[in-house]
Amino acid sequence: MFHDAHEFPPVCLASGSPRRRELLAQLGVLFEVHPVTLDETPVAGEAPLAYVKRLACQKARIGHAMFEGRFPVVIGADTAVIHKKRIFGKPKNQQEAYEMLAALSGEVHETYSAIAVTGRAGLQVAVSKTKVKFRVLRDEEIQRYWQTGEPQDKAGAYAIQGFAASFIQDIQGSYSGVMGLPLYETSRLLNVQGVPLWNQETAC
Ligand SMILES: Cc1cn([C@H]2C[C@H](O)[C@@H](COP(=O)(O)OP(=O)(O)OP(=O)(O)O)O2)c(=O)[nH]c1=O
Repeated sequence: MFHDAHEFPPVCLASGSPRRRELLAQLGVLFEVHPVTLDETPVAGEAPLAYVKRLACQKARIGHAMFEGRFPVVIGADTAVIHKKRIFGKPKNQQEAYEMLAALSGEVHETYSAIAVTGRAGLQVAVSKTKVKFRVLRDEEIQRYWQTGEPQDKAGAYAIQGFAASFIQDIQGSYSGVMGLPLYETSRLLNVQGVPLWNQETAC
């Protein structure tokens, strides 16, 4: 049994996302980053909720299998933008980013972020859903936004924490969830696994 942050081994964040790293540090968790890779193509007919849960669980399970023993707790996460039942992941190219942003322009969409944590309490998963309302985007604005480099590695081809903040008229839900790691759900699942939070040495 561990009693404080100094006795608890680091958590493994099985993610290559710099946003997830930044957000987890905000909780004051001692952690190491070990990205895992997997095919993120949705299964034919897969519902968005099932899709984000499946990927988050796979990332956590792969991390757990790779480092078993070294990390008692492993975190996996996945974020997708959902518009009219379609799943928007990270755009493969400029054309795909254009199509995503043109579809989101002037509309309300949802962002789903799943977090999965393995540990002594087994595999636990939670999903945060957020409604996001975009203002109307002009064509030339979408083209110019691509040139900023922001859309390339973001679900739905935008970053709420970046220039795309100016696209967002309204949000109902979790800002950290849209950015990639819902901190309310993350802290809850880490508590269940006995992970100490608010360690001031790891906080940004
Ligand atoms: C919608 C949105 C997504 N994103 C990011 C978060 C995620 O990094 C990314 C969604 O892709 P993911 O496949 O969820 O994550 P990833 O490939 O970046 O990292 P890993 O699988 O290794 O954990 O989009 C933002 O940074 N801001 C936003 O506003």
